[in-house]
Amino acid sequence: MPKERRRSLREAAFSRVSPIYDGPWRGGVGLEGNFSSKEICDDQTHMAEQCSGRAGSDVNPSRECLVPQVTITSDGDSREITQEDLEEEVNGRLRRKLSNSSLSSNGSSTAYEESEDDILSDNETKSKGIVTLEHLGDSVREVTLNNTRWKLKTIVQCHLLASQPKRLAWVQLAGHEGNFKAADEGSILKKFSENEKLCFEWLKDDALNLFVPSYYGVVERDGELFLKMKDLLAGLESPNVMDCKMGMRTYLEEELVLARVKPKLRADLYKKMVEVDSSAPTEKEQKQQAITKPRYMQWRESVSSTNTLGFRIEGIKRGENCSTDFKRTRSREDVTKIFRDFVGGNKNIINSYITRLEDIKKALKKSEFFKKHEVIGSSLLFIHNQKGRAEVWVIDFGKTTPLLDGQILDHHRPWTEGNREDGYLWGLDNLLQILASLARE
Ligand SMILES: O=P(O)(O)O[C@H]1[C@H](O)[C@@H](OP(=O)(O)O)[C@H](OP(=O)(O)O)[C@@H](OP(=O)(O)O)[C@H]1O
Ligand SMILES: Nc1ncnc2c1ncn2[C@@H]1O[C@H](COP(=O)(O)OP(=O)(O)O)[C@@H](O)[C@H]1O
Repeated sequence: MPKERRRSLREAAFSRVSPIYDGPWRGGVGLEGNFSSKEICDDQTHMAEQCSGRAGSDVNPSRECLVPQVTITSDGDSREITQEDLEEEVNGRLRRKLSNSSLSSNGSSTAYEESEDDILSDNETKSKGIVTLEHLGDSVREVTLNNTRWKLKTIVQCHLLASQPKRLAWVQLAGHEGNFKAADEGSILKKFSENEKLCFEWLKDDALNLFVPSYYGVVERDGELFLKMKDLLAGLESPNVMDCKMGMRTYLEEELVLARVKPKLRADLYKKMVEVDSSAPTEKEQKQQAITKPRYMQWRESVSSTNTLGFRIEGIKRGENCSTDFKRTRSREDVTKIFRDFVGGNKNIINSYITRLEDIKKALKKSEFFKKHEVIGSSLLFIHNQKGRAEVWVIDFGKTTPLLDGQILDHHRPWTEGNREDGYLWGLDNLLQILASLARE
């Protein structure tokens, strides 16, 4: 959604004459482990207050411990886009819009440069959201809630429906706000990125394909392009979900180069840094009140388990509760504890996850795609339900970039600038060891 439109919707949502929120707030249940139920209750009360105070009187402020269920509606018909259409669009006026990712089609950073000011000025688009997709209904309203403790800025869209909407248990645990829309049942739309599209196309004939959400092509909705893919949560009642971002590095080498050649100071990233640790910025950074993106990304890697284990936990949904408060989860012990809580100590689920990860590892070792790509910012999405169904999927290829002709990675060696190693397999081995230790308990 264009920034201007998002802002005006937010303004409308916060104005007293704005539409009334009567969206799908739900009662929360207790949390274990890294989740603090008190914190979440406080947050939700705060959010409920915000909502009731600003968005109208239909909110039920008496319900405590409410979980904000962010709803994205299937708000229009989408049409399939052919390659021809796409070339026309890419070369035409939509080109700028297609640069949703910081990558251009060949994996270079031209789009980043083009959109630099845009990126720098809009930290709102980069915050994470927790999203429930709903189908049905055509009346869509938006309310913005700012949950200060979770550091989430979330756009809430809610229906005004006479009947109970059919709820799909969909949650966005990480990534960019507003990146997903509901599609036909069983599928979702993710904002178009040429880079990710090329990855999906390559993956179609690759050994890894079995572990990647099925890809259904490019579609257009309301003048915007999307990648249509399988909704991995479709048909699952109240699934538990965890997003683990893989690799020992989370930014592209070219971002580092760019920051050296043309350093861009970002106040939004400085703000995100001090929200986690006010003592993290150097004196100089404090004066500037801004940092570069690689500085932020490297700091994020060092305070989380990215540097120590080659992966980090980005977000978890357990029951009806979600948390993305794992930025400082760093040690093997802490990560193990969070996994233990996530599976509720269920050995069958742990063993299913181990089997699935071992299958993924075998597929990665066979995969031509994996050999020939630097895999940055990709996640493993863990999903299990009460019936013991447990799956892991490889998602997010927005920053996965092809290597130069003939170059291959082993994904295990340490990274030194220029070798483009990402540490994906090192992270996967650590993940497997952690799950194995839980299986032995
Ligand atoms: O997770 P937090 O601490 O919020 O930091 C985010 C993530 O690292 C994003 O990576 P990912 O998409 O892999 O989650 C990244 O997006 P990019 O994909 O654009 O690198 C954001 O960069 P900016 O979008 O530049 O702010 C950065 O601010
Ligand atoms: N195919 C899918 N099915 C279900 N959930 C998904 C799917 N793809 C992504 N998600 C959810 O959206 C979140 C962000 O996805 P991701 O592709 O990483 O977005 P971004 O490119 O904005 O970082 C994931 O953590 C997960 O919760």
